[in-house]
Amino acid sequence: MTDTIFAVSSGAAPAAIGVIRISGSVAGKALGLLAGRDFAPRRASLAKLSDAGGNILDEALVLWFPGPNTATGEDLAELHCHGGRAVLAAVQNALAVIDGLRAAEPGEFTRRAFANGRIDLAESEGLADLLSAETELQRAAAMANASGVLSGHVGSWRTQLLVLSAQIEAALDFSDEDDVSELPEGFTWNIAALTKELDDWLSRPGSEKLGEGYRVVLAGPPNSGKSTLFNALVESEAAITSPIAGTTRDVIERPVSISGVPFLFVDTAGLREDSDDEIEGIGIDRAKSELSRADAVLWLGEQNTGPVGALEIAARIDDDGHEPKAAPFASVSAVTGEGVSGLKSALVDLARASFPKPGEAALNARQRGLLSDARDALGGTQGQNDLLLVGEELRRARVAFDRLIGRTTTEDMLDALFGRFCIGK
Ligand SMILES: Nc1nc2c(c(=O)[nH]1)N(C=O)[C@@H](CNc1ccc(C(=O)N[C@@H](CCC(=O)O)C(=O)O)cc1)CN2
Ligand SMILES: Nc1nc2c(ncn2[C@@H]2O[C@H](COP(=O)(O)OP(=O)(O)OP(=O)(O)O)[C@@H](O)[C@H]2O)c(=O)[nH]1
Repeated sequence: MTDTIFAVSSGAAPAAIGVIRISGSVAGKALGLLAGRDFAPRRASLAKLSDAGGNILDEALVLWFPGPNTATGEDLAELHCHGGRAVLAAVQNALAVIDGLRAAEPGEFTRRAFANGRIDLAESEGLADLLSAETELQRAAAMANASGVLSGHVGSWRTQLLVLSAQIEAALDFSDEDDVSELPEGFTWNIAALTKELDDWLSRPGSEKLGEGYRVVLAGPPNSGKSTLFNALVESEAAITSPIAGTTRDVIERPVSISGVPFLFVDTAGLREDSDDEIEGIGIDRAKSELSRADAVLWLGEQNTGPVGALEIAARIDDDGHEPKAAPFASVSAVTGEGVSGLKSALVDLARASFPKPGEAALNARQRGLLSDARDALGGTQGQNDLLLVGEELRRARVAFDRLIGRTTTEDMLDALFGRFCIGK
């Protein structure tokens, strides 16, 4: 029998309310011991909670969810306590001494939901992303996966594959004597349609990019106003600005969300060839390597002197002696704020194209790897006349789909995934 687990599932104490969840076969008994009575299923009830010595620990709102139709698939109790540190400690201590109960590991509730078939692996990954989502775009993509959008597609691809495999099996049964093996009617067409669908998914922006943010590097010669614009974009005095050329030495990064889109802005040392300052020289090398990692470079230097593809920014437009550029991507004064919000919305438009569309399921690296395995296996059936080998490739594709949704898993992989969750999830 598996242990019954408990943990605080709400945020860090002290808080207004602290929710302790108890999942497993002893959850009902534990609830009875603390509250001294039974509870109607799926109803909120107010109850005094006491320890074994009869000391009242808290007055809490109690929920009782008998399994298996629960979030974890097991009997589940929730104690909505007052969220004080000592209250939650006292109730957890009272639970810890009950036979068969122990504190939960990180992600263990969700892992049980997975083990009990309440959610599959792609949905679990979506949940992990949902909990770490900080911007609206991240939330929407994670929610799509958590609610089974990707899983639904994989399920349908898998079913199509099983049908095709069955056709191959049947063809093999008929083609025994004369060694003539012919592909079933429509087979090639069906494989091509499925392949196209997988290619379409593989060409979409991946979900990691959502986590990292769209990387915008500010670059240009010293004193061009990079750090001042950087501070305006990230809305904090993150970088030191000064009239002294060569102020910024190191690379400074700040993540921010603009209109729900995740960005990582990067300020760099001013680029110049004649610096005899060793530290500034290192900063310049770092700035150059940032240029190659950027999703977009904002170039504050003279027109047409920046890296290929850089977005020309006319900066310091309030400042005399600063030449306007012809057809810049944006004209800004970070000091007066003119043009900054226009620049932000232009960047938002640019960045959106690199991200999954709002609410569209996106693939992470693991999922993309498996989908591309499946795609390669389908490709392996093309031009193949040996039905045994065709059947083998189809089996390979099915294994990839099975791994994607977690029909086959490894312990290491599950440890890594559920270890990402916090305690109580
Ligand atoms: N208080 C509380 N809030 C929470 C959770 C929780 O466990 N407790 N959740 C924790 O993740 C999330 C909600 N997820 C849940 C998922 C399934 C079920 C559940 O009981 N499912 C049953 C019955 C469904 C129904 O009544 O329609 C089922 O699927 O069979 C409950 C919560 C977010 N909010
Ligand atoms: N009037 C005006 N001054 C600006 C503007 N932006 C920057 N400055 C001034 O220009 C000087 C240089 O600005 P920084 O932002 O430090 O320039 P930088 O490109 O980061 O310089 P380095 O760190 O040397 O590479 C500072 O004195 C700023 O106050 C602007 O939009 N208008």
